[in-house]
Amino acid sequence: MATVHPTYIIKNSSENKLGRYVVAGRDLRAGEEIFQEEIFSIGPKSGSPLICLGCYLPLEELKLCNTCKWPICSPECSQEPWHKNYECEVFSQKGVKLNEEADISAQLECITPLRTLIVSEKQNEQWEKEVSNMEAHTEERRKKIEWAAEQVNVVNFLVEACKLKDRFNEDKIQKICGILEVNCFEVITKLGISIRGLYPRMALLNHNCIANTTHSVFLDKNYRLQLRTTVDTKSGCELFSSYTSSLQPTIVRRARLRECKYFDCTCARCSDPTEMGTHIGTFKCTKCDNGFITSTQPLDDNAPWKCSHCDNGITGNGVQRIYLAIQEDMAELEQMEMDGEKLEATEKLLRKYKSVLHPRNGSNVLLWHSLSQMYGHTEGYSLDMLPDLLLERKSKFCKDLLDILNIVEPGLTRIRGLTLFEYHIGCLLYTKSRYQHGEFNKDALKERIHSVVDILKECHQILSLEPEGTPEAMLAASALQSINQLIESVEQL
Ligand SMILES: C[S@@+](CC[C@H](N)C(=O)[O-])C[C@H]1O[C@@H](n2cnc3c(N)ncnc32)[C@H](O)[C@@H]1O
Repeated sequence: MATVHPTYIIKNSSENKLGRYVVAGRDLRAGEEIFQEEIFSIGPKSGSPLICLGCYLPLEELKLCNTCKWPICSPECSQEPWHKNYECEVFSQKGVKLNEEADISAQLECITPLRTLIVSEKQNEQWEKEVSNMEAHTEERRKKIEWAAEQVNVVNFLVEACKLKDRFNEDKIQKICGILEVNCFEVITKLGISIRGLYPRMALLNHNCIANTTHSVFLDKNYRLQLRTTVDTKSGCELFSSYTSSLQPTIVRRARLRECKYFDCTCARCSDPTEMGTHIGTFKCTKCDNGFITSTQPLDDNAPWKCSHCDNGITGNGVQRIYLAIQEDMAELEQMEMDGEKLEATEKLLRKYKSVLHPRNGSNVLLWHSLSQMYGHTEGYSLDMLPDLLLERKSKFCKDLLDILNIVEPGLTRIRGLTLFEYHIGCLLYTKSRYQHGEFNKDALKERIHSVVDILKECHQILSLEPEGTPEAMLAASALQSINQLIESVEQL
């Protein structure tokens, strides 16, 4: 009988610098499942605002669980297992109520560590084998100011206020805080809220700024996770996830990885001043016509940046300040309601960056991404109101974004699927309008509709990999319906 090779193998790096890592156990096709895994623990992220501990929705005014007197928005939410069987049981038994006068965010810091501590007892064997030895970077974390805050808000609170000293020792609590910080992945709830989840096997994957895997969470199956390849992967190749946003420039990604994951990324993308030719971090020279400014040594944040054509340059420090200012602009935009005003503010920011950033700088690409989604779905800019010029603009944002994604997030990724869906809308409506204006004949129309069908087929291939009931899976169904309608319409032409 032929041997069936596993989809993945866990390895240990010999010099132990990278710790454990995961490789493909056999040749894997793009989109193939690598494994599924149950969640170990879940809960609010660090620094969470006031939220319901059942559904995680932000609360404008404080509402309390009848049993434990901690934030809960409704009787149904108080019955959510991850609340009821964890902090609710402890707080109500110990009579520890939320202090409404004190900093609520600081008090919520203990929730996910407490849930994890309780799971470590309930699933002790898994804790011992798979979780207790996860990377926690305790020594590096001890030097940070957050350590002292965690000591007060989590360790002292659980040990002293909740009187759990005999159940959980202080070192274990601090270790869990580290394990959560280093290993958790973002989980988006049904209501679109971002929380964190710990998946011990998934967390064995090391980071690369160009990943070859993606994961989905089955919200209806107690947050079960599925890991998949995004590109064809040869047996023995390392499987990577990305711990950062692929559209951020190297200097921002590396700072984030250093701050939260305690390592300096030296991947091929980080080492290349042009970020694999994408120019996601590049500036435009303000002193000459054709020059672009890139880092002389991208793995050194303090190295000077130089123009390709003249002697102009920026210090490493100057570049960091520019990116901080850009992050502030972006955060301001993020706060805005999703309406026509936000769309116009996004276009304005794009104009503001025109003279200083490379046309394909990641900040521009992030704005294209927002605009590609907003045109057609925003008040004042609905699809039936978009003139051809704006339909063309929407399509161009999508196309340019797809070209960048090909390099930094290649293969069957969610962002690619969603962008393809928007791309098909722009192309189809523009094509129909131009045909009605007599710009081309029936044969050319048929050919263009076939191209839209190809876009939709790729979109369907990607988004149909997502769990049933998710917005992505619904778009996949809608893509399939449109494919059939378009093919029928071409036949009738
Ligand atoms: C989620 S864990 C990954 C699994 C880890 N290698 C282990 O043995 O537990 C994240 C940690 O792995 C290490 N790591 C992951 N990717 C890395 C990379 N590209 N370069 C250096 N260290 C990396 C860092 O120590 C990081 O904090």
